[in-house]
Amino acid sequence: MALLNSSCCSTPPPPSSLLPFRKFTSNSLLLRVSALRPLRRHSAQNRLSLRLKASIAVESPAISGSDRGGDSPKLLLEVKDLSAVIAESKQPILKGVNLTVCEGEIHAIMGKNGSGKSTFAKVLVGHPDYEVTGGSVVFKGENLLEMDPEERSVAGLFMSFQSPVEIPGVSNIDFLNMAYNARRRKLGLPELGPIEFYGYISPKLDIVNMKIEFLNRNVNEGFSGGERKRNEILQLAVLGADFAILDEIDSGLDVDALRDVAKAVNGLLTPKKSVLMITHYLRLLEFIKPTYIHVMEDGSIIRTGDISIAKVLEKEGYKAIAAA
Ligand SMILES: Nc1ncnc2c1ncn2[C@@H]1O[C@H](COP(=O)(O)OP(=O)(O)OP(=O)(O)O)[C@@H](O)[C@H]1O
Repeated sequence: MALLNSSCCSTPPPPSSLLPFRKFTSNSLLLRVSALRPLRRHSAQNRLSLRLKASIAVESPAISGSDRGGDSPKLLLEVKDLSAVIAESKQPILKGVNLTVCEGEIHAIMGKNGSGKSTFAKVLVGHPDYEVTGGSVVFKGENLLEMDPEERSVAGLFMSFQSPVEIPGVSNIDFLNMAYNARRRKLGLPELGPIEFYGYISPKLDIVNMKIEFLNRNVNEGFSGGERKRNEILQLAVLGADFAILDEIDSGLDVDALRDVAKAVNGLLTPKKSVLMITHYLRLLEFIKPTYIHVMEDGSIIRTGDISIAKVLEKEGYKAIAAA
């Protein structure tokens, strides 16, 4: 098995200034329902007439950014010695996580239940349930820990949650239109009205193989597990992201749905975009081929290597990869 250290870029990382950590007092996730304004509805027929065709690139890039671009890969995210506690109880969960991600790389984190994988992902997006107690996170040369969750999102970070929430009374299309416009406002771009947005979102439905009817349904309300996962990837396709964190997008998916979701993720990848997947299963990694696999145990990354790690885990379990 090839074991590597978790540093992957040849370019030296920029110095990270360890500024005071900020406690997030509100969950100002980009998709703030309270900010919703009523958007005009359009008939399914109108929507269909606006529908554009998209070509879906499905190739899975199993190679690093450096292999694709020719130039040396650019550092995207650098996590050093990150520790975090549960905000309420002060229970330590992350205990010195180190991870370096370059543009175009696909990283996967595996690990036993309760080892801290989702917590790590949520700390990266600024979830208010956790308090960072040490270490640093630099994203595109900026101190990520100084940004509020919305700023992180605008900076290009996206997280698909393990259990996507329902938002009763808010249709998917209104929700996505609002979220997309919030992003555009932050970027100083004009907002898209419902018709323009419909033209923008329609081809993306093809990417995730979702029926148009899902746009008019309330966000995740009554969605099956697989439909929720597809909807998460639709959000990613709409909002775009330089760094997407996908927390167990494979859970609860049947084989065809897994293939669809993986195809959609692969279709969204470019040599500059990076992904961090959290998964328990080799099957996802056979569809979305990772550059690196990391194993997390008790709040830190104890091993980094290639796909062979996942194969060993599948065959022999975590005892084969226990911390030395
Ligand atoms: N908000 C919270 N309140 C209480 N305990 C929490 C909270 N968040 C995380 N934990 C605890 O922290 C530990 C790590 O949880 P986390 O969800 O990060 O694990 P995981 O590696 O993603 O697990 P799984 O593979 O089961 O999804 C668990 O023991 C969990 O119960």
